[in-house]
Amino acid sequence: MLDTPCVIFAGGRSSRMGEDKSLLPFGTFNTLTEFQLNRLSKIFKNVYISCKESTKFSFEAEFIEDIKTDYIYAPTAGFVSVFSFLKCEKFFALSVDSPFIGEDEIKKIVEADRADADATVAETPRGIEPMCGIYHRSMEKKFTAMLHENNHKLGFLLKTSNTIYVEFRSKKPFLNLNHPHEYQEALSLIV
Ligand SMILES: Nc1nc2c(ncn2[C@@H]2O[C@H](COP(=O)(O)OP(=O)(O)OP(=O)(O)O)[C@@H](O)[C@H]2O)c(=O)[nH]1
Ligand SMILES: [Mg+2]
Repeated sequence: MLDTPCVIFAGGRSSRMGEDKSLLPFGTFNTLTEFQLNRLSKIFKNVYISCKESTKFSFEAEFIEDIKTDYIYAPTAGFVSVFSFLKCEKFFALSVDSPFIGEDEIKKIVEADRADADATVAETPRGIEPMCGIYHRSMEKKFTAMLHENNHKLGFLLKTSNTIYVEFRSKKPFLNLNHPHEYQEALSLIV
């Protein structure tokens, strides 16, 4: 089991999906979030869920709600709250809509990480995957500044930080459920 806490980001607007993707049924679970929580709890000792309002979920878990000051929909809001809530030096960020990122990918990233890095994230033939990787506390101030400037470009943040990119040859495990057809594809892959 990994000591680094894992945070599932599940507070987005799901505008492309057309309905809250974190609440979509998945596998044998009532929601994609519970599917993720269940499998990630077998890899990480501690798993948290980053969201706007925990009341949207009808199950028990460790929720970290976004700060209420600006109602901005972007993971940046979640990152700022997570850094303030968790007192740890680093955490593993994963988006709720990537159900196929498994233990092999996670371990490869954890092993590549170094104490002097600001972040260690996955990179696939599609590009960098900012919502799959480790963020260190050295990033906290930058996230706070981004939130205040209403700038949510994680790619730019990573490019201008001491980031380790962990290369993956296949983009398959990184399938993101942004559109309804991707949700249908994912459903067909888990049966
Ligand atoms: N905590 C938190 N998470 C967020 C927020 N906005 C996006 N996320 C999460 O960040 C991850 C990547 O975001 P997207 O895949 O673009 O999801 P989304 O923003 O809900 O979807 P779109 O509206 O279609 O862009 C997803 O897991 C989202 O749940 C937010 O304001 N707060
Ligand atoms: Mg989005």
